[in-house]
Amino acid sequence: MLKIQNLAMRFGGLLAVDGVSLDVQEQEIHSIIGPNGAGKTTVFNCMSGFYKPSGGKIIFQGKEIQGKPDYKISRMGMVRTFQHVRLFTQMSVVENLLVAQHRHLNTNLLAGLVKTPDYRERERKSLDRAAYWLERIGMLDQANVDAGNLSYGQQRRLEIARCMVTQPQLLMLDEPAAGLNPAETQELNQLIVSLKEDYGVSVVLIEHDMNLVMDISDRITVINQGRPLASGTPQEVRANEDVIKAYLGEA
Ligand SMILES: Nc1ncnc2c1ncn2[C@@H]1O[C@H](COP(=O)(O)OP(=O)(O)OP(=O)(O)O)[C@@H](O)[C@H]1O
Repeated sequence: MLKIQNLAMRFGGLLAVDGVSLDVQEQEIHSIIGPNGAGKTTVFNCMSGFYKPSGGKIIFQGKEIQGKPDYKISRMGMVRTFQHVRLFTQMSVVENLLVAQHRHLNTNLLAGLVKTPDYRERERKSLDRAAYWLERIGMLDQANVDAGNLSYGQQRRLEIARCMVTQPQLLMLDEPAAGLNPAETQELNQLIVSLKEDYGVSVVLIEHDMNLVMDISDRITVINQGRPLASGTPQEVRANEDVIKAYLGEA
């Protein structure tokens, strides 16, 4: 469903991403790993339309999307979370989920002012979806709490719910386990697997927690200093000599 071919991203004299390719299948968890500064987030920023790549192609559902703006890419069904949580902290939990859907649907201002039947129907569906996902992440009783007052683990889960209410086909998660305790990481593990198995979503995951990555990934792509280093199943990647050297700092 997603193919990245020979992606390159240059910042002045620095080639932060150089020749990275990725092939993500339907209903697959595909992780991107690599040492700090390897270029993982830059790949995400190119995929999600935050950066216009200097070279290469990104093809989603048969359409070239490199260089398209982020809102168009998310409306096509590819949505992301960020390394640092980006919720509206002074809005309630449920409001965060409603705003995400408004932005996604490009709601017509006039229809909203007049409250046409069609608008009301969409509002009702948005609220149903928000309630569904709050239940799903175990936070229905926090619906009216300000997002800024949630624990870090809850904020991380809410970010995922905020993506899921827009009904994506592909979800990009940037270090979702960062800052979580072991119990929260375990909950996250189950949630990500369920997104794939129960909702048919493909997940592209950037993560430093190797236990999580090895446990849930169908396939892993390793990048090092912007360049592709290895790709394969968790077993293949774990046994790869180049990967072992890069992680031990010998490469
Ligand atoms: N907007 C930018 N302008 C200039 N350089 C950048 C920019 N974004 C990233 N870089 C550089 O590109 C390289 C790759 O950074 P990137 O954040 O993609 O790495 P990463 O693999 O995600 O790292 P980490 O695991 O630490 O998050 C780094 O050298 C970084 O300093």
